[in-house]
Amino acid sequence: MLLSLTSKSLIKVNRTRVCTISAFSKSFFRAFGSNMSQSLENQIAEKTKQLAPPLTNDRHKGQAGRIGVFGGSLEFTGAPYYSAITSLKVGADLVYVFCAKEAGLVIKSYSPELIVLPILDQPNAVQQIEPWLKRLHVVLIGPGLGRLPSTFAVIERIIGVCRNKKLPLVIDADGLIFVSQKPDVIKDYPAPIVLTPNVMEFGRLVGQNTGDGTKLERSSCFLNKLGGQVTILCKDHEDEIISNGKSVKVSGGGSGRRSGGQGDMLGGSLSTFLHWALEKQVEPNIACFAACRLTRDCNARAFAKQGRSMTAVDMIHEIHDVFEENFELK
Ligand SMILES: NC(=O)C1=CN([C@@H]2O[C@H](COP(=O)(O)OP(=O)(O)OC[C@H]3O[C@@H](n4cnc5c(N)ncnc54)[C@H](O)[C@@H]3O)[C@@H](O)[C@H]2O)[C@@H](O)CC1
Ligand SMILES: Nc1ncnc2c1ncn2[C@@H]1O[C@H](COP(=O)(O)OP(=O)(O)OP(=O)(O)O)[C@@H](O)[C@H]1O
Repeated sequence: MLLSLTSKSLIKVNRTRVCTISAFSKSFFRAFGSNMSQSLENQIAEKTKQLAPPLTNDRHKGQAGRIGVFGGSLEFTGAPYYSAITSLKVGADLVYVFCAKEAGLVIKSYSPELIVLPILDQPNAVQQIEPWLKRLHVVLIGPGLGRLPSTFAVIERIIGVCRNKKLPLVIDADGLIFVSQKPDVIKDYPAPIVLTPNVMEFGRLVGQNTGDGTKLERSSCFLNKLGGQVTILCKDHEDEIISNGKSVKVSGGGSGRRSGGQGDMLGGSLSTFLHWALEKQVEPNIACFAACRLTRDCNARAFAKQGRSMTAVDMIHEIHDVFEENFELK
């Protein structure tokens, strides 16, 4: 059974189609131990509203989030940009992009707001990056990273340093390819990790021969072997958030348009929401839910204006309004 969040959550996607912005499965409510007699929708919406820190003058730069994005290669400069700018526009104070040398100037030219360190493929990359890691609250690995063995070797060592520092991780795109090849790299990781596969990446991650069961069933063996605090956020026509043997579905919003970069936005927003959640000892699932909601609603709003010509940049322009609608305490 699916429930819509609020009457306010109905938006017009185009002249003929109206869709609910927020809908939740019963399993979601069970996962969060909700009392069925209460207004369940409001309870969950309130949890995501509690994530954002207050906008007061006594907070210093950096407190709202210092996020590291590991990605950006000769081929892919857009993906790390989409992630990083989304992380910043959702509300992180500082975002650092660690990329290959060829990608550095290109990403810098997209945005003066991002701190871009083109050192990922340089000699002594890990030694150069290590001092930066201690500033970070959350590390996002993968958007536009590429799949070179030399890059994966650096990422393996970076994850080792993050492990020692107990840094929360979000792993997406090419980062998931690496984890699929070497899952032990995140085994018994001492801090929360969120993996954000699309349909293809999910199959690679949990194994193509894990059957026709639900995503929850298909991922259980993989998650049991990993141990630690791993959440899988499966991106699809309905997103599904899997952790602790439970599953949460997020639907509504979205559109018929699947232009590249939407998943990168999700990874970037999740990194900021995850920092806020962990700071307040809120479960990572709530951060995942917020990131799905934000991405899907940005998609719906941008599509309503741009239709077929909508791209990720149009979605980025919608972040403020979607944030106001869903995540600000009124
Ligand atoms: N402007 C950019 O720089 C962009 C770079 N990107 C980067 O490009 C690299 C490769 O990413 P890809 O996503 O192409 O990864 P893959 O090379 O693994 O390709 C995924 C494939 O799965 C297919 N697929 C996705 N969802 C599906 C579904 N529901 N059913 C059936 N097939 C489905 C896609 O059509 C695609 O062919 C990553 O590093 C990524 O971050 C992308 O994020 C897009 C934007
Ligand atoms: N069929 C669909 N209908 C509506 N929304 C969808 C659909 N498929 C994916 N989404 C949403 O689009 C967002 C990105 O998912 P997608 O599968 O495009 O990720 P991706 O392939 O990693 O993206 P990227 O192009 O950034 O690499 C997610 O928030 C997801 O919920």
